[in-house]
Amino acid sequence: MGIRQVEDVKSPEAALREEQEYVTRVYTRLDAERDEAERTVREGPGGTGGGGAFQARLERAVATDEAARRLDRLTGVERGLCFGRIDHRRDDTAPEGEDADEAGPRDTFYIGRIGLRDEHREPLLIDWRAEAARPFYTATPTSPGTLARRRHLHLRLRELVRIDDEVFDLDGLSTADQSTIVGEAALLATLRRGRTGRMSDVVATIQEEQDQVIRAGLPGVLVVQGGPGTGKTVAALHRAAYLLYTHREVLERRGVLVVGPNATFMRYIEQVLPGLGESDVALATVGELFPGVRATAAETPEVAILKGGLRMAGMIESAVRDRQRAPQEGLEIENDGMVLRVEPARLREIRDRARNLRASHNVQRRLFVHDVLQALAVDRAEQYDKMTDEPLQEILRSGNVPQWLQELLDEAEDQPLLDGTDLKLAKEALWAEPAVRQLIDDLWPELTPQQLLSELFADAAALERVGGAAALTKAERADLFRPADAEWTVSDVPLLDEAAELLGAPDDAAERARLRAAQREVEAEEQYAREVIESTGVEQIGIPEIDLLNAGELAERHVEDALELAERQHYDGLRLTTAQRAAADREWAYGHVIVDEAQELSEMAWRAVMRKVPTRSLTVVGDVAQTGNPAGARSWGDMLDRYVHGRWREQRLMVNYRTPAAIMRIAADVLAEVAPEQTPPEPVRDDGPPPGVVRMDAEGIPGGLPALVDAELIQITTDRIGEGRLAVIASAATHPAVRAALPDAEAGATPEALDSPVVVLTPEESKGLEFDSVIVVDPAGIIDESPRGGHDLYVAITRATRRMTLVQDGDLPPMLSGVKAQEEIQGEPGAAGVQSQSGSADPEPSADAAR
Ligand SMILES: Nc1ncnc2c1ncn2[C@@H]1O[C@H](COP(=O)(O)OP(=O)(O)OP(=O)(O)O)[C@@H](O)[C@H]1O
Repeated sequence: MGIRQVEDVKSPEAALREEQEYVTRVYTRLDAERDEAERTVREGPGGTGGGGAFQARLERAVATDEAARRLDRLTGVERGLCFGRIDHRRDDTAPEGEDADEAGPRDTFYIGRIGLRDEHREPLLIDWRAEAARPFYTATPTSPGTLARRRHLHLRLRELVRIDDEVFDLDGLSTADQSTIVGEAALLATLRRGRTGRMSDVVATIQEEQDQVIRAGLPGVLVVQGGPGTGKTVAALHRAAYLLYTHREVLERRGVLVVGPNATFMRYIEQVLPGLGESDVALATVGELFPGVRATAAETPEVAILKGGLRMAGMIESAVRDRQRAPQEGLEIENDGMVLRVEPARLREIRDRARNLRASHNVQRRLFVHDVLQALAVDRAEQYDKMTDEPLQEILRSGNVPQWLQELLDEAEDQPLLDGTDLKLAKEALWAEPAVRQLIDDLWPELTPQQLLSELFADAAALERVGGAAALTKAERADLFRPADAEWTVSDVPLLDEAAELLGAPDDAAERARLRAAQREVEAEEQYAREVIESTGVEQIGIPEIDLLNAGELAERHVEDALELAERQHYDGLRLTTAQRAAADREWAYGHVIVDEAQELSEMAWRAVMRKVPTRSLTVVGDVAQTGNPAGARSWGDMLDRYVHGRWREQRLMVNYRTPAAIMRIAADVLAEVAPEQTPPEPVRDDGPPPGVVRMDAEGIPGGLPALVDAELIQITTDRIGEGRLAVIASAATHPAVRAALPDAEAGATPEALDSPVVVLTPEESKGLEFDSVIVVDPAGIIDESPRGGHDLYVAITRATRRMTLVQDGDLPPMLSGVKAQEEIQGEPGAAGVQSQSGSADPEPSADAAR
């Protein structure tokens, strides 16, 4: 590691001026492309003069849609559009590969968020994802490849404010270029910025180990394991953008899904992809994976563990079978003055025949309904037959049988009791009887996943039956019991998905018929329009002008109708982006799925996620040392092997870009306790004061908290940081008191929390987020409350980018003893309520770990 800083600045102003000119050219081009896209969108499919052949207008509709997408992309990339430049050694030619042509045979390339060409189609800006841009990310002082220099361009709006150079080969630069070397390490400058409450992209400073993650191939499962702050999230999001760029054909159609831990986190990262020119990626928490259900309720860790475990799959399967009944007494119903019956053995046969059909419950039900109705219809026919048979038998016994009757009897001998038409009519008549329907519904109801689960959880007897079959203990069955109208929890969502898989869609025959009819209507209109146009061509038929006019109008009208219908359909489809359509469709198969904080997913959640990506093209991002969910992962193999049988590859990120070294030393002690097998990541930053400790007051409530928060806010908003964010991460026990002490602070994992300068969170809610200053209240309580010991504490103390303070009643837990040691080193007495944290200016950051 170690970036070579070049201080030999000869003419920074000249370099700035020159580069500003180029940057201005790039923005002018962006504006021109935006204007063009905007015009196409404004004009719409009917824009350029109206009329025209059907095909041409449809093509224009598609072009409009494409322009709308492009406009979206061009709009997102305004900030920091052009951020880099690479100069290859003068004796080297442009890199080979698919983009070499795009780059042209030159030795200087400008790198940006998207690719742009000038009015002569010459490349002006190389997309950061293109192969030609790769040296920008991979060159290091020890292996610079063909690069002589990497230059970072720092923009404020459209103005170039600074240039940072890393020179790999001074001799490889021209004399003119040698005189324009300026700069400071771009990475550290980026890291030292104050936090804004939103994650920003790091496209200008991606590091080599991250670049490998980002550009890894699409197929298969890539696990990115890395400690806190190693850029897992940010690398995963850049990977989404990279994959969409390199495999746009497939992924734009099938979509990319990013699964994250909670709604606050999703909001935290939502700006990153649009900033990289991608606005079409679906973002969802596990609680949002089932369309139409919002998981709002909380539940105890015991129930979350239970619902997250694989036994639930067996339980749901039993729950579905439990709704397919064949009572011991068989079936009996009064109808039309008779009692119709299906005998127990026959009913069981019917149920088993339906179960054996390789289909879902709701589809099997159709066969069940059919067979039961048939059995009832036959029973009715037999009873009628018997009724008429009695007087007939008497006549036969009398021996006085008229000739016509004998003939009828002979004829009927070979006839079935009911022919096809009779049977159909009889079944329809029975199905029209509400009592019959009710009876069949009781035996084999049509079910939605929501019905199945809410009715199961509210039915102690059913839980008893079903839970027993899935080897649930009595206590576990009791844990699942709850009222039928209870709100859904996050761990219910994978269960709903599991149920949906077994139940299948409700019988939507009517809806399907409607859709088919609508489709036929469009096709017929199109066909007719074509025929009319073909048959009314002036050259083709010499009919009187008046007729021609009528035919032309007629054709025009039908073309309009067909187009309107087609365009409506087209737009109904396209107005929704791929991401939106995918999010509304439970069965959507994504082209790639990225799971962030993946260690938090339960076994049942993995089943739901895997269903969404049948190709098993996934990026799994997380840190098993941060697993807070007791139903979450302890090792990647545990979770993934059953789906891909060991065929997953792991990439480790080892550098921490967030947490300063002083805080990381404390975190390393905690890690040694909670996950000794994990290596703490190496911090890049060395710029914050050591963590401090503050004692709680006598009531166990941090009465001095507001003052501490105010002091911290002053620290982080002055001293070259500007904007700043602070989080108070508290144990559940102290949470209410902390909230009461800080009435103006936002609390909880709400999206608004990110916009507030001060937010109160639980360790769980802070997952994936970061703040300039973090105050951890009651670390001992956090350890005690955490189902997995110190894992939650590890998360809490690694959220700070700059300053951390611990607030504790009494002694700190032994794993935090390093904090005291620092107190002693500093020689500042830690009087009650007085922090030991230094407010002095930061030492100069070191770049040593940056590469
Ligand atoms: N190459 C980089 N250039 C600049 N900043 C970076 C780089 N890599 C990571 N960062 C910054 O480091 C911080 C941590 O990144 P990120 O949140 O992606 O880490 P993480 O591994 O997901 O952390 P955690 O596991 O704690 O959630 C972010 O502010 C991110 O912008």
